[in-house]
Amino acid sequence: MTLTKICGLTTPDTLDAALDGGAAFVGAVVFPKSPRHIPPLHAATLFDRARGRAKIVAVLVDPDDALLSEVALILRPDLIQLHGHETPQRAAEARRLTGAGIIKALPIRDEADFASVADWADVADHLLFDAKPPKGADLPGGVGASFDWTLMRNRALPANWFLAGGLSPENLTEAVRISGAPMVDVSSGVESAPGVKDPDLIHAFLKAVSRS
Ligand SMILES: O=C(O)c1ccccc1NCC(=O)[C@H](O)[C@H](O)COP(=O)(O)O
Repeated sequence: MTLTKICGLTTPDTLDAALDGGAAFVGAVVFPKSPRHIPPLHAATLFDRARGRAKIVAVLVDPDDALLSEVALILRPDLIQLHGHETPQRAAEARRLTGAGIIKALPIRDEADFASVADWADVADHLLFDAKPPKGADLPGGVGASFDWTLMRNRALPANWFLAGGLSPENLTEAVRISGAPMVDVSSGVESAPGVKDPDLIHAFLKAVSRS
């Protein structure tokens, strides 16, 4: 069964759509530049209903110790997704500081972008392969860009992994068929406008996953 993470949730109705539809992971983006940014205190109130139903993921970009501690104390995520330029050493520190598991996002455009994969074997619970954002993009993730899914075929990977980047209810089946992804992640493909999640699109995405 393919597991799903719905990322960048900010409202009760869209979080409920993800939980009721069977998402295994729900993501809170704590990054002020993002249209999906949710402050830790707000995220803690919202995501409390998800505890025990899905893994709560805090998505952070090159977080300093203060932010890691604040997020750990207030939101208490199951996992921290590191979506910046973090090294394996920094990820190990993040794990120690927060007690949370680690998802490391790796930006992919071509074969060379897999060179660092083995370095993550000891520290990442999951790798998340996302498209490299187009030049000039303001955000490192959540930009709706996809990469060549055939790059994932027959690849030995040290940790269970997510396919991310430009997924939608329309292309999900093809993406899983081509890539062989055991887990998928979506953000802008289930939005009606940047940062505005749509419960119907979330349901449609999760339905497509269940059929894939
Ligand atoms: O979603 C954001 O705004 C974001 C901002 C900064 C870092 C990461 C971010 N999102 C991370 C995700 O896990 C997204 O779901 C992933 O990049 C895929 O996004 P999309 O292509 O829009 O489905």
